[in-house]
Amino acid sequence: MNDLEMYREQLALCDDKIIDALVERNAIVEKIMAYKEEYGMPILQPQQEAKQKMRLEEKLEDNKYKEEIYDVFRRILRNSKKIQARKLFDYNIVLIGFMGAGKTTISDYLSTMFAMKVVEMDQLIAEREEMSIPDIFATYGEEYFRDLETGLLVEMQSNKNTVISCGGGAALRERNVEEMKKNGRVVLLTASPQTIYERVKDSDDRPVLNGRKNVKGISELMEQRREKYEAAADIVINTDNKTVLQICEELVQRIIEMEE
Ligand SMILES: Nc1ncnc2c1ncn2[C@@H]1O[C@H](COP(=O)(O)OP(=O)(O)O)[C@@H](O)[C@H]1O
Ligand SMILES: O=C(O)C1=C[C@@H](OP(=O)(O)O)[C@@H](O)[C@H](O)C1
Ligand SMILES: [Mg+2]
Repeated sequence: MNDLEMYREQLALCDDKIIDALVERNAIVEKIMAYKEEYGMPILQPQQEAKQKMRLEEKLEDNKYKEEIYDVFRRILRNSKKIQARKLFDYNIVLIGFMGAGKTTISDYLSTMFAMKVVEMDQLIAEREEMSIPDIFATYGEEYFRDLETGLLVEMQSNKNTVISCGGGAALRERNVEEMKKNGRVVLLTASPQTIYERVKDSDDRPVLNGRKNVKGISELMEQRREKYEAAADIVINTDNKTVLQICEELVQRIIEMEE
């Protein structure tokens, strides 16, 4: 055997070791999940992720392949998160609720914590139509827009482990709710009119609130919609005075309870 063949054999042995280590690592990730569930501990522990990162940085400080190894670990972490998400739920999470309830914010955080794909329905529809949502309403009317929402909700049913952040009005159409339910769990985020007002008062991208961007106007529209939102929801989470982490943790725990 010449040197080249020998090196190639050594490389193959290295790959085997990496595979074994990854299998072992993934099994440990599953054990950690099971432990947290059994002892009712928080599933989301971002401080632990930060600790792990620091440990890795220290260990790789003088390593010649530092950047390349970091790159691999970023992927390992991403895949660990996917494994955790799959273990928790094997379907999509559909977020509904009033403007400013936090659908976009919570979707982004869930996506970070569980490496989930996010579909921001309004954004995707606007991209596909090459038109803003207010322009779609003005040009083709609300029915047309709701049909696009329905179509997208049907399309998403072939996905798994995706967070679907619905436009605030999506749950108002019964057919949309039917299609949401086929995607997975529907989570309603709520907040008081005062909280909503505080969250939306400085933004101009919610045409529905034009002319009623005050606590009274928000409260009235919220009352009009309440029944439909509640009828659509599998889980309701109030978000007043809660951090994004607290809300996501509550969401995960409620999903665990539902699956039991
Ligand atoms: N739990 C929260 N605590 C504080 N601010 C929040 C919270 N959730 C959302 N926000 C803020 O409120 C605003 C509206 O949130 P967003 O996620 O866009 O709502 P939605 O998508 O439901 O309309 C954003 O500026 C966001 O940063
Ligand atoms: O509640 C609504 O009717 C709407 C909510 C908006 O989304 P957000 O809830 O993300 O603000 C957007 O779809 C559109 O302005 C209409
Ligand atoms: Mg939004």
